[in-house]
Formats: sequence, C-alpha cells, structure tokens
Amino acid sequence: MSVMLIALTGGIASGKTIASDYLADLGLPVIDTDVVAREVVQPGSQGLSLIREEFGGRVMNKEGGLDRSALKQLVFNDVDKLKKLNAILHPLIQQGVGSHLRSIDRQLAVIVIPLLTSQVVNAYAIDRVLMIDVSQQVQLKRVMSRDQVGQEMAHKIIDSQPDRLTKLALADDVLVNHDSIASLKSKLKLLLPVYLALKSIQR
Ligand SMILES: CC(C)(COP(=O)(O)OP(=O)(O)OC[C@H]1O[C@@H](n2cnc3c(N)ncnc32)[C@H](O)[C@@H]1O)[C@@H](O)C(=O)NCCC(=O)NCCS
Ligand SMILES: Nc1ncnc2c1ncn2[C@@H]1O[C@H](COP(=O)(O)OP(=O)(O)OP(=O)(O)O)[C@@H](O)[C@H]1O
Repeated sequence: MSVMLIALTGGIASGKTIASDYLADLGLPVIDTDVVAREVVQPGSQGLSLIREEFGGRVMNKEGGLDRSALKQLVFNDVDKLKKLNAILHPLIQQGVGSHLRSIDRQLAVIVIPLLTSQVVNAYAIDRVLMIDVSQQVQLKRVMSRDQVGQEMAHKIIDSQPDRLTKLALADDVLVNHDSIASLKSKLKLLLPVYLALKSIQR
C-alpha cells in the first residue's frame, strides 16, 4: 500500500512545529526535516566532517560537535556560505528522509519542509501540501521572541527562504495561524478526515 505524503510547510516561526506535534498526537507519523538536519550532523557523521572541512573550527564547539549558533550567524550573514551549507546538507537530509519513509507502514504521513519549492515537491513525491501561513508582521514578532534574535537577523532568515507566494502557489490547503494555538489545532482536526477521505479514493 502506498503512503499518501503531506508536506507541511510555512516560513520560519509560522507554527509548523505546533501543527506537526498536534498531527503526531492525532496519530499521524511525522518526519521533520529540521530534525533530520540535526541527525545528519551528529558527532562522527559525514555531514559534520564536510561542514568542518568547509567552514573550519569556528563552527565547532568544545565537545567537537556543531556550534549551531556560530554556523547560523555565519550562513545567514553570507549568501554564498548558506548556499555551500545547503549543498552539503540537503542531499544528506533527503537521504535521511528516505530512510525514515521506508519504515512507515501507515496510509498517511507528514513531512515538515520549511524550504518548499516545486523541485522539493517532486523529489519527495508529495501528494498534498499544507501551508501554515502568517503575515510577515506576526512572523517577525514570533521569531524574534522565540529565538531571541534582532529584526535584522530575522529578516535575513526570512529572505533566504522560498517566499510566501511560492509556497502559497504550491499549497492545496492553507491554515492561517494568527489566532490562538487552540484555534490552529481545531482547524487541523477538521482537516484530518479530509485527508483520510482523499487517501481512500487515491489509487
Ligand atoms: C543554520 C542552522 C545550523 C541553525 O540551527 P538552529 O538550531 O538555530 O535552527 P533550526 O535548525 O532549528 O532551524 C530553524 C528554522 O530556520 C530556518 N532554516 C534552517 N535552515 C535554513 C536554510 N538553509 N535556509 C533558510 N532557512 C533555514 C527554517 O525555518 C527552520 O525551521 C540549521 O538551521 C541548519 O543546519 N540549516 C541547514 C539545513 C537546512 O536547510 N535545514 C532546513 C530543513 S531542510
Ligand atoms: N497561534 C499562535 N499564537 C501564539 N504563539 C504561537 C502561535 N503559533 C505558534 N506560536 C509560537 O510561535 C513560535 C513559532 O512556532 P513554531 O516553533 O511551531 O514554528 P515553526 O514554523 O516550527 O518554526 P521553524 O521554522 O523555526 O521551525 C513558537 O514560539 C510558538 O510557540
């Protein structure tokens, strides 16, 4: 039986983690590319050694692991460095997602993908795209308060991501997350039977 894959997307701090945690509570298997991105840079991994080779000891911590905060400062202040990081990690993340997918024995699964483009939709053979959408004003407020970053850094990260209109154009379902977390959850709960019905008519 083939699995129906739902991509859960949205810009930074749009609410993807809140949404995917809730879908997991409702019983759906969830693969989060942000989590896979951490798995592929664990100590001893090929990802970590490639990053060290490219960026040097300044992005390593005392324990020999990745200093995420140092790497974040470096790549979101230099577009070429971000491209290099993406070129190292994205193929490894794609492989990692593939191995998680092989262990899924359910009808529906969710892949959380912040950096969604049409190429990514094709690469993962996504069946349906769910976007969590917020205005840039709300996004800035939430990212600055959650990550303790200034407005300049928040703008740099937002500008480095596929833009909101690109993601909206790919989306089959859009949930606006301007109200409470409870309201987002109730919208997700209404969507689940729609996905189950779609799966039941999928060939
Ligand atoms: C730069 C890194 C070390 C910063 O780590 P940190 O723990 O501070 O952030 P975290 O990984 O939790 O990401 C938080 C959010 O940042 C945004 N973000 C992460 N990577 C990128 C990127 N390459 N381009 C644009 N936005 C990104 C996403 O919205 C993501 O949800 C880390 O984000 C990273 O390794 N990024 C490269 C891998 C990647 O592209 N991940 C995104 C999923 S494919
Ligand atoms: N409806 C809401 N009301 C108030 N705060 C919210 C709401 N939705 C999300 N948040 C807060 O906004 C922040 C971002 O949410 P979340 O971490 O789920 O976003 P994300 O899309 O997963 O972010 P990232 O792209 O960094 O992974 C968190 O601090 C979360 O608690």
